[in-house]
Amino acid sequence: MARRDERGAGIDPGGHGGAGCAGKRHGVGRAHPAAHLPVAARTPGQSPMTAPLPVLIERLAHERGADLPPDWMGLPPDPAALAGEDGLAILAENAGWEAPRRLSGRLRANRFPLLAYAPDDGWLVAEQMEGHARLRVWDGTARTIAMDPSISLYDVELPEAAAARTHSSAFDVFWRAMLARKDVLVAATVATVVANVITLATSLYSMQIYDRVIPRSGYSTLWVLTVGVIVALMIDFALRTTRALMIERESARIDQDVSEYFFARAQAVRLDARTGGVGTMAAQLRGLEQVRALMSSGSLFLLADLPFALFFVLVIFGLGGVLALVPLISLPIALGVAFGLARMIRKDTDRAQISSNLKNGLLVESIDAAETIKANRGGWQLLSRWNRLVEEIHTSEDPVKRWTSTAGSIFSTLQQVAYVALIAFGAIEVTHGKMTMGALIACAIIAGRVNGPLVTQLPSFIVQWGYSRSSLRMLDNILSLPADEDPEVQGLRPGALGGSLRLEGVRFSYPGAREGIDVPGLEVREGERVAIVGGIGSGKTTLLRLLAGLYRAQAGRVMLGSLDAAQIAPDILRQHIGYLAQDYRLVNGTLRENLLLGLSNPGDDAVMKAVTQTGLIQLVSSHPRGLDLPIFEGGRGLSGGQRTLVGLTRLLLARPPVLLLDEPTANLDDQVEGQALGAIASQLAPSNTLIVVTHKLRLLSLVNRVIVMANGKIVLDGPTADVVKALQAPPPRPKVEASA
Ligand SMILES: Nc1ncnc2c1ncn2[C@@H]1O[C@H](COP(=O)(O)OP(=O)(O)OP(=O)(O)O)[C@@H](O)[C@H]1O
Repeated sequence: MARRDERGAGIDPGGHGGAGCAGKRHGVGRAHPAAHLPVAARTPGQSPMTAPLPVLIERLAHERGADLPPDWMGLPPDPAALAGEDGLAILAENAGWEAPRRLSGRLRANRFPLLAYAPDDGWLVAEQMEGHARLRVWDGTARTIAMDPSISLYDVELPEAAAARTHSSAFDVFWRAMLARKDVLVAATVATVVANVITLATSLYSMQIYDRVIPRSGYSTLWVLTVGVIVALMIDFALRTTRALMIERESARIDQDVSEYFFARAQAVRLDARTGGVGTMAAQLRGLEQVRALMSSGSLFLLADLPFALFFVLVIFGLGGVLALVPLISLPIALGVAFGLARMIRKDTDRAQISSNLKNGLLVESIDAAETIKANRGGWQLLSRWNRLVEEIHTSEDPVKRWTSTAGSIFSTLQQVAYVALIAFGAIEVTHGKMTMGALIACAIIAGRVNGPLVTQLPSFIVQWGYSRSSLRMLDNILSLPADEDPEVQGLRPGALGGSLRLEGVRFSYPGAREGIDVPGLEVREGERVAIVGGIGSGKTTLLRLLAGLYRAQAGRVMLGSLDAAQIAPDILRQHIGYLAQDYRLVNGTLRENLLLGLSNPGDDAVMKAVTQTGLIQLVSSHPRGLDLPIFEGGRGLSGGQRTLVGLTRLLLARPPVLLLDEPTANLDDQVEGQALGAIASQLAPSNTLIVVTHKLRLLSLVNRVIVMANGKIVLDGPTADVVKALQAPPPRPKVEASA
C-alpha cells in the first residue's frame, strides 16, 4: 500500500531524543542504552532514518515523562528480531515488563502517545491522531501517516518510578496497594464468610444429635448428619488453607509494592532536608513491616470475623430468642474494653517506638564509627547511651504489656461469664419448653464463635494497631520531607542543556544554623574552568552542592543554561552535571558495579580504558577478581584514595558536560593526582564546564578563574593569576596616626 508521508520540516529528532541525545550534542553525553543497536532491518520503501524499537521506547518514555533505568533493556535482544510486530513483546519480556496490549476501537486523545506497528513502516511512536484519518508519528523524524486498519496500536506499561507516585499519607500507600489486589481480598473475605457459615454446621449438627438422634436412636440420621458435617469440615479446611496461602502470597506482593515505594521515596528525599540519623530513618522505614502485617491479617479480622460476630448473634436469636441478649451485652463490653485499651497504650507505644528507632540509630552509628569509637575509647559512652535507651523502651513497653495481659484476662473472663450466663438462661428457657436442649448446645457453640476471635485476636490486634499507628506517623514524616522532584510537577526534560551555571540571589542555611551561604550573583559560563578556594567551613562544599542541584536554596535560584535547575527532571540534571563528593562513598557490590553506578554498560574495553587513564588499573590488575573485586557494605574494601579514583573513573565513563569536583585529589599522592587530573583534563571538551573545590595549589593549573569564599560569601573572584597574587599579598598594615 502506498502511503504519502508528510515529513515535519525542522523537527530535530535529536532534540526530542532524550538525555542520551542531549549528551551527544555536547559531545560528552552518556552512552545511549540503545545507541549501539544498529538500525533495525528495514523492508523496501522504509525510510533509512527510522529509529530502532529501543530508541522508540526511550522516546515514548521521554514523552510520558518516565525515567527508564540505564539498563532497562536487560541483555539487548537481536535487532532483527525486534523489527517484526512481535518485537515489542520480545523487548518487553526481556525488560521484565508486562506484555504490551494491542488496542482496538476508537482511541481517545488521552491514550497517546502509544507505539504503532505499520506493515510498511515497521515500529513508530504514535504521538496523536491528526483529525480522524491521520496519525502523527515519530520514527526518527516527525511526520503524519494515513491511519488505516493495517496499523496496530500498542500500549506498553513503562515501569513508573516508584517515588514519582503521589500519596497523601502512608496509610494511603498501604490502602492503595491493597485496593490494587481487591479481588484477592474479596475472595479471602468470601472464603472467611463461607468458612464461618460452615462453622454453623457443627453447631446445628450438635442440635440435631441432641434433639433427634439421641431421643429416637435414629442411627441413619446420625450417619447422614455425620457424613454431611465431615464434608462441611473438609470444605472448611480447604477454604481456610486456601485463604491462608492467598493472604501469604498477596501480603508478599503488597509488601513488595509498599516497600518499593517507601525505599524510593526515602532515597528521593532532598539531601538538605534529611535531619534524622541514618539508622533512625532506617528504623522508621522498617515500621512499614508492622503496618503491612497488621493490614493483611487485621483487615480480614475487621472485614469478615468481626461483622460475622453480629450474624452469629442473629442466629442465636433465631435458635434461642432472648438468649441473644447474652452476646449482645458481652460483645459491646469486649469492644469497649478493646477501645479503652487502645487509648491507654497509645502514648506508651509511641514512646517505645521512638526509643526503639533511636536504639537502632545508635547501633548503626556504633558499627559505622567503630574505628573512631575504639581509637578514642568511646565504647563506654555509647554503652551507657544504649542502656539508657533500652531502659526507656522497657519503661514504655511495661504498661503496654501490663494492659494487654489485663485486657486478655478481661476478655477470657468475659467469655466464660457469657458462657455461664447463656447456659443458665438457656436452662430456664429449656425447662419452660421455649427451646430444645439441642438448640441450647448449638447456641453455646455459636456464642463461643462470637467471643472466640475477640479473646484470641483482639488484644494482639490492639497492640499491633498501637505500634502501627506510631509507625504510620513516622512514615508520614518521611513522606512530608521534600523530594528532589515534586511528584505533582513533571520535571523538564529538555533535549539540550547549556553548560553555564548562574546563581541569582541565592541564600541557603542548614536547619538551626544562624548563617549560611549568601551569594547575590555568580555566573560560570559554558566551558569555563573555575576553582573554589577558602578556609575550612567557609561554605565551598555547600555552594558546590547548590550548583549540583543536590541542595535547594531557601531564596534565589540556580540556573543551568537558561533553565531553573529546580525545574529540570532530576535524572536529566544528574546526567548533565557530574558531581564528585569530597568523601566519595562506594556501595555494596563489585568494583564494576560501582564504576557503572547509574550508567549503561559501555563494555569492558571502555571501562578498562578509563581505569587505565585514572590509574585505577593498578588495583584492578593486582586483584585476582579484577573488575569484579568485592566492595563490602558501607563501601569498605578500598582505601580512601582508591575510592576517589573510582569516583573519578566513573565520571570519565559518564562524560557529563558539567563537572563539579569537591577536593578530588585530597586523598591522592602526587603521582596518581597528576595522572587522574591529566585524564580529566584530556577529556574536557572546550564546551565542558569544570568547577573544582580545592585546598591544593596544584589544582589551580587546571583552571583559569578562582573564587575565594569566606563565611559563606564570595570575597574574591577573578582570573587565577590575579586571585593568587591577591591571596599571596601581605595583609595591609593598620594605619598608625601620627601623634600631635
Ligand atoms: N549537614 C550539615 N548540617 C549542618 N551544618 C553543616 C552541614 N554541613 C556543613 N555544615 C556547616 O556549614 C558550613 C559550611 O560547610 P562546608 O562543608 O560547605 O564548608 P567547606 O568550605 O567545604 O569546608 P571544608 O574545607 O572543611 O570542606 C560549616 O560551618 C559547617 O559546619
